[in-house]
Order: sequence, then C-alpha cells, then structure tokens
Amino acid sequence: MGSSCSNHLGIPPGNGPNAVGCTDFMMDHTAEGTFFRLYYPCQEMESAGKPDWVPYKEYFNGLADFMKMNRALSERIFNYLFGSFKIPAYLDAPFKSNEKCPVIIFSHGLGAFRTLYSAICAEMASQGFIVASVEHRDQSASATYYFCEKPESERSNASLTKSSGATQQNLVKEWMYYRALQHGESEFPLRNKQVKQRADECILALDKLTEINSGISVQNVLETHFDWSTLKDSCHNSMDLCRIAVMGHSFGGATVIEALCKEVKFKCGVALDSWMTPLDDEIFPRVKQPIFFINSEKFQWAGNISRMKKLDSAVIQRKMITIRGTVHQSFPDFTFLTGNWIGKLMKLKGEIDPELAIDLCNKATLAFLQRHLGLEKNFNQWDPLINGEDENLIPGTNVNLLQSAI
Ligand SMILES: CCN(CC)CCN(C[C@]12C[C@](c3ccc(C(F)(F)F)cc3)(C1)C2)C(=O)Cn1c(SCc2ccc(F)cc2)nc(=O)c2c1C=CC2
Repeated sequence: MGSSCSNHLGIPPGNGPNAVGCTDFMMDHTAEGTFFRLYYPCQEMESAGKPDWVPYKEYFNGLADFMKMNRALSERIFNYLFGSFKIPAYLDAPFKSNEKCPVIIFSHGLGAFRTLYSAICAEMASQGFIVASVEHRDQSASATYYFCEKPESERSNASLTKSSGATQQNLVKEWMYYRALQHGESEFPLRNKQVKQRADECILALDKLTEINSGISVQNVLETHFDWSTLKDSCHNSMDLCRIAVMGHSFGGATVIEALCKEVKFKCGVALDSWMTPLDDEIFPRVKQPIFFINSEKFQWAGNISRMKKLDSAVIQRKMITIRGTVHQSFPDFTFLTGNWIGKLMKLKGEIDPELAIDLCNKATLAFLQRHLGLEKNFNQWDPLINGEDENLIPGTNVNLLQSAI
C-alpha cells in the first residue's frame, strides 16, 4: 500500500456521541424507484458486522468505464486497493435516538455512487442526523442496480408469488452503468436532464422517509435485517420532518440547488465543490433557501464560481468557504484509502491531511445546519468556520474572478 503501518488506512468513524447504523433501502422493482444507503444513530452493537464500502464488483467495472480504463485490469487493481474496506457503521443495527433526528438527503458526484461519502454521512449520523445517501439512476453513477420481474415463462412456480407481487426468486438484478458523453455530444442538455432527475430522486427519497416515519408499511426490495418499524414516529423518537437539508458533492452540488428550487421542505443546502454546469441560470432567482458552498482549492474555476455568485442574496444567507490544500477528491472516501504518494499521484489527496480537511468541512456544515434548521445543539461553536475563520480556510474563494470579467 506504500504507506507506513502507523497511519492505518481506513474511513474515519464519526466523532459525535451516537453509534452509527447503516442499512440499504430500495423501493419497488423499477429504475424509477428510490435507492439509498441510510446512516442513522443506533444502539451499540458489538455483534453487528460492518457494511462493505463497495458492495459488488460491478461498481468497480463501472468505475473503470468512468475512468476510461480496461475493465478486467482495473477491477483487479480496484479490488486490490479498495476491495476490503468497510464502512465505520453497524450493519442493520436497530435505530436508537432519545430525540427526533433532523434529516439530510445526500447526492453523489459524477461517476460516484451511494457508498463513497461515508466519512461525511457517518459523521452526520454520529451527531444525531438521519442521512439518506441516494444512488442516482440517471446514468451519472459509475454503476447502480435495480430489479426486474422475470417474464412469466421464467417464473419459478415453486415459490408462490406473495400477494405483494414478485418474490425474490422472481426478481432479476439489472445493472445500469455510467453513460459517457458521446463524441461530439454537447454537455449541457444531458447534464441538465440528469440534474432534474437527480433532484426528483432526492425528493422521492424524502417522500419515502416521510411514509416510513408515518408508519405506512413500506416494501424494501432488498432483503435486509433492518427493522424499519423502529423508525416509525409513534413508538419512537424518529425523524424530525421539519428539519430537512439537502447536501451533495460536485454534480451532487448542482443537485442541491435544483432540489432546493423544487422542494421547499429542504430548509437549506450544503454544496461541496459544486459543479454548476448542469444548472439553468433561470432557476437561480427561484431558490429561496440558505446555501453553503464549501469548495476545494484546486477544482474551482472563474466561470463556475461566478455562477455560484449569481446566487448571492442580500436577504437569504449564502455563504462560501474554500479549504486550503484540498482537491476535488478530498470530499469522497477515496482520500482516506491510499498512501500519500499514490493518493497525490491520482489526485485523491491534496496537501492538507485528509482527516483535518473533512473535519473542517463537517464542523462548518454542522454549524450551518444548526443555524438554518434551528437545532439546539452545540454546533454553533463552529460558527467562525462558516466565515472561513481558520488557518486552513479561505473566506469565499481563492479563484481570481477578474479574469472571468475579461
Ligand atoms: C477521465 C474521467 N473524466 C470523466 C468525465 C473526468 C473524471 N473526474 C476526475 C476524477 C474522478 C477521479 C478518480 C476517482 C477514483 C479514483 C480511484 F482510483 F480512486 F478509484 C481515481 C480518480 C477521476 C478524479 C471527474 O469527473 C471529477 N468529477 C467528479 S469525481 C466524483 C467521483 C467519481 C468517482 C469516485 F470514485 C469518487 C468520486 N464528480 C463530478 O460530479 C464532476 C467531476 C467533474 C465535473 C463534475
């Protein structure tokens, strides 16, 4: 691995007071349903296992496609480098919280998928949030899967189909891989269509959590051992559906803006190194909620920053900070999983220590969420970070905007 054994490689666990549980949820059998990984405060469960960071090899195949690399070779490299990592959470542990939990819907970047931001999601859950990290079916994910019902002819008549429709035996898993821009294809129409679908998928995930909270029995196509009734409002403290935020990285940052515009239940948004290309300027005046742009030092450019600035408002809080020494990949989990020289070579690490960078990002996010969700926690201790008041932060941006005026 090219790193000394002292700095053990792995995804950092959450720092908050709650143990973190993790489970997967997929609604119905079509690609139009919602699919997300849920991170939540749970009972300590020494016996519980930890979920796989990359659950199926098909994700590595999709990542190879995304990186324009040969599948066979890169699947071995990815498996060797990343195949054994676990998520710092207890798989399917029972939900446990002594207060209602605010909710975050998280949207992944281009070529990513739902499991790659678990340092951020686990931290939020350890601090008392319920986080649904959605997996988009807009063909922007490296890979994703859904289920189709087998055609009549192939149905196994041995297993009587339950009244609720197909049983597992009659379902077949279909994989959807990353769709690259075709040669000569213009970027905006594809990305604008995708960002609209991504926002709808975030809203659908929220609607599903709302149903679960109200006790409507929901059908999880995935056979997990998680008891969804523990999330029901009546018998437990569960979700606080007045305190909902949307968060995302890069393409997921654009999804934040689109989702805020479409759904007022999202009270605020946190956009990590947002990629503004997919967005239509005409939606900017229609976004009424606070937005926090947390940028890396290396990814941004004048045109992208000037689009963010178009969202500046005298009446709605719009904040921006830049974390010194970070790169675009400082937000997803890869940044913790390779030694320094591989990490820097593959632009997975910047100059700053990855855990320090994600700590600053998470603390600034928590302070912003406390302010705009009206939480009664002590996250306001990190308010100075929202204004970039830290030696490793830059208020606003490091990008010189004058060049964009030329
Ligand atoms: C040649 C490929 N070309 C495709 C358009 C550009 C590829 N690229 C730069 C990369 C992703 C990189 C990466 C990943 C993963 C390893 C690994 F080896 F560790 F697996 C290495 C190296 C290659 C850094 C980006 O797209 C950057 N980017 C991202 S990266 C999100 C992501 C994807 C896969 C992950 F596993 C983790 C995170 N999300 C966005 O929403 C946007 C952009 C750009 C604009 C909008």
